[in-house]
Amino acid sequence: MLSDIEIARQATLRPIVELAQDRFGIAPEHLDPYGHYKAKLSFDYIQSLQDRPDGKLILVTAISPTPAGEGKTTTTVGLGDALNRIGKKALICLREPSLGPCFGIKGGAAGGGRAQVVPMEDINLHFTGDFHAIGVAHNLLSALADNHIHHGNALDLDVRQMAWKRVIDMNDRNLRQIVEGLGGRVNGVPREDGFDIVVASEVMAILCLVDDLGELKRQLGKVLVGHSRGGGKVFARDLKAQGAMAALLKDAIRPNLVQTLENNLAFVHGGPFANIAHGCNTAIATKTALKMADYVVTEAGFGADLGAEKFIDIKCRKTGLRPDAVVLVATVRALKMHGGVPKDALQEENLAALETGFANLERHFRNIREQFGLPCVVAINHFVSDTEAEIRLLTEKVAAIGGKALVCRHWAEGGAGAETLAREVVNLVSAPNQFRFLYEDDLPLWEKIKTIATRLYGAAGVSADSKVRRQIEALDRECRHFPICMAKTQYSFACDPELRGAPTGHTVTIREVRPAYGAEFIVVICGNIMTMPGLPKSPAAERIDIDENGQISGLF
Ligand SMILES: Nc1ncnc2c1ncn2[C@@H]1O[C@H](COP(=O)(O)OP(=O)(O)O)[C@@H](O)[C@H]1O
Ligand SMILES: O=COP(=O)(O)O
Ligand SMILES: [Mg+2]
Repeated sequence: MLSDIEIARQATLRPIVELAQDRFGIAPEHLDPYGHYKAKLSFDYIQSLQDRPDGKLILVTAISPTPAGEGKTTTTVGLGDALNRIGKKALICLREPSLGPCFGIKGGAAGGGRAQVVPMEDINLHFTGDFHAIGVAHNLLSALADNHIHHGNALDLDVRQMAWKRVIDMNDRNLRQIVEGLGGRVNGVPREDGFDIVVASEVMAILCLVDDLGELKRQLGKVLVGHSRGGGKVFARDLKAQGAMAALLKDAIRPNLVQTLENNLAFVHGGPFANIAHGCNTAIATKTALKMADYVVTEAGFGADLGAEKFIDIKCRKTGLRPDAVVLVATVRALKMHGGVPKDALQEENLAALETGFANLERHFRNIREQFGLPCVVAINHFVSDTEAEIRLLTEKVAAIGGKALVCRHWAEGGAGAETLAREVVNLVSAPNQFRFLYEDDLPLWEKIKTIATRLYGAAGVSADSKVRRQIEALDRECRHFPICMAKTQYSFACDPELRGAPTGHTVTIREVRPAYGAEFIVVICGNIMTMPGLPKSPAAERIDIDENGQISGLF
């Protein structure tokens, strides 16, 4: 099989303006092309759709993944292509890739095999500049805050209690904790600071949850910068930052359109990770797609304990969106890993490990059905190393818990490999749907965290030191109605990434809480998760190259 980038390069792409007009009747004046194959949609066009009925919304989630990922994005693309192949008017909504994993371990996020969005090099690298704009808007606030301190600090900001770090779209552990402002008076006021990765920025979260520029600016103004020495709060609006920040996001807020290898239109917009942020693409793209198509397939990051939970308890709660069906992506390889097989032996048949690791799928499946009340189908994302016996066993075990598992071959065959899944999803969106949040708005914050930990993660309880407990109690008095954005490892239901399968009785340890007054949720940082990831010993960047003709290799 050719590599992802080789497949993508062989594709015959249609000019995006022509494709959008041909398939959805979008007039050229409503599209700002970024080259021939990427474009941003106009708000005028988005507004013109408001009276249309919504299509059906399908959420693609997954079991707890291996470091490579189990194929949510790939399956979202494959399912979208398959729905179009069986005559349905379908769109997909993906998140934009971050350069962190692109040059780190996981690689890009444009799908894989014959189920990709293209042009994958552009999408995986600078795309339409949204992440750069988000990073600059975020760091402008940092610069304004330090500049305010340098020029007399009228707001009495306490440099030891700053709440706003800087960001960069890169995995760079050396930037987690830094000292800045060195070199004397001309260089500002020395203080400790640090960087998060752009996809963990609250600016990203706000951009992904608002409906328009006005709301974006209002919410940016609410962002907490830090505390004064008198104990008061200092917000972005106190530094008059929100206007300039929103100006920098003038284009980033408009959704991006690209196409799949099978020339089906696709939205790719916004990109928070699901282990350290809420993990969902923008509300603007999802809502717009629902006005344009009869079926919209969208993904939420990592496993259902992270992306799907936050899709429901944060994105749906804030936007009014409701999934009509859920596709739970599972792979034989990941389940064998959950059954104790080391990463370098996942290619070998191992029915016993698959049987044991199945517990991870079962818990995610039961959570989707019983905790969130949603109809769910299991998509077995077929890998060439999967054996007939493994597929048979997995299919039987899903049936034994009342589910249906379909083998999907979209990675190897494109949309044709997911037509069975497409037909099942068309039925599933009309199945009984008792959608519910995991918790109500007025539940105390600590109880919300405990609910997530015990009912989804199988934990016995939650722990935090007295300082964090007091902080949560204070936040509860102030913003109890905010939902929780859990930040924890994607590899386990527990805080310990090595606790595979479906651990029970563990304790979720809260290390830190960060109120996001602009995004209007509380980030709860658990275990050792980092909001600035590091690079592995042998990063993917070492295998990425470009020749004298500008042909990139090694991107995947
Ligand atoms: N069936 C498959 N066979 C081989 N590789 C696959 C398959 N499905 C996905 N991949 C690859 O696995 C990686 C993760 O896929 P992706 O769709 O990004 O997962 P997720 O969105 O769940 O993180 C990508 O490099 C992709 O090309
Ligand atoms: O936030 C993580 O997203 P993926 O699971 O698609 O890598
Ligand atoms: Mg993905």
